[in-house]
Amino acid sequence: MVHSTTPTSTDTVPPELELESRMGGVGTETTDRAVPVIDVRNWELTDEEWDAKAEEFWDAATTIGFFQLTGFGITRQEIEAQFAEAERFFALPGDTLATVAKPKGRNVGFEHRSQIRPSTGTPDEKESYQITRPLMEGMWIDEDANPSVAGFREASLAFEAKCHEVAMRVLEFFAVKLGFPKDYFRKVHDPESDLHQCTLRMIHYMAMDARHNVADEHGNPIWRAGAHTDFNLLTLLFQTDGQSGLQVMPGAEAGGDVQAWTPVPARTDVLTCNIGDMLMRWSDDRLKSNFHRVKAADIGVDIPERYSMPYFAQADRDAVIAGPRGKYPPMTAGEYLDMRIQANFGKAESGKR
Ligand SMILES: O=C(O)CCC(=O)C(=O)O
Ligand SMILES: [Fe+2]
Repeated sequence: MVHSTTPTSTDTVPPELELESRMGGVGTETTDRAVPVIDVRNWELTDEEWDAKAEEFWDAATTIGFFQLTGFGITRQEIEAQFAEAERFFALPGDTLATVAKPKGRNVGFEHRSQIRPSTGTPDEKESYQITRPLMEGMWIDEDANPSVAGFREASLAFEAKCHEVAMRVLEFFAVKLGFPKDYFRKVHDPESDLHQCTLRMIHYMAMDARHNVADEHGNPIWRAGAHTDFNLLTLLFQTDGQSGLQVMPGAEAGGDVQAWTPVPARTDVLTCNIGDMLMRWSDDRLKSNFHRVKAADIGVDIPERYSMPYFAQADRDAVIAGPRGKYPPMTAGEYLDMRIQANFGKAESGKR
């Protein structure tokens, strides 16, 4: 995938978007590619082991762009507890959820069937709630008035902090392999900064009954999440046992005629990770941000609900994205994000946080 060489222009369509708009078809499924599994042993690694892990991360990220972690330092109990928080949250009445509605152009708050992907042109069949630390004013549910979610804010922020630490540790491998200091990416993902942009998202894909689970006029299913790449540096995706649907496709093949998608079975104790567009640009396109989507199983059957939780590590708005080889002109993470949001979602969404 080629990135725009006119990064500050908001009138041109970035190649990522042009490609994404051709990704809406069903395609085929393949289990031929493997998503590598990397065990980081609770981060207790000798220097030699760390160097060997760095090679494993680099191999995965320069090829399929997806990898899975085990032993990453967040327990199954902690993950299940946060999924339970998410379930209680989405069970709140609609008018209560509307008190924390997502403002346009900001990755924060609650949205319901509102995210339209350029690949599909239809809203994703899901609802979500996003936490971005500096943007939370007025974005928390009143827990006194809604005791079913008592403790949600504290638990979610604690979980978010754990995700942040995992993401920063993974980014250390890429920093060193790219020739930067080990803490290079950590320094530009500062949770204390007003310009911090990392986001924890809880997603609820609603159940569908067979009568509503129908194909459109092109034979396409209703998409839970249409095909896309992520805008950020690194995504950590928590899934829950048996609630599958995620499929991935390496970018190099995405432009071809046959689009073959690889399912990533859902497991609570495995953390699925992918490279995003910002890290692809920051690595002069060596690390691959790849297409993925969430497909409800077959058309015409009842589909159970599904929960997932991605954590998006996204550099602070004032961080300057400049690859070591200088392939692209430097631009800030804020400018980059505005460009992508503008291209994907139109003028109304850009220029705001
Ligand atoms: O829910 C999932 O499995 C994937 C979600 C995703 O790709 C996203 O929110 O960017
Ligand atoms: Fe994604």
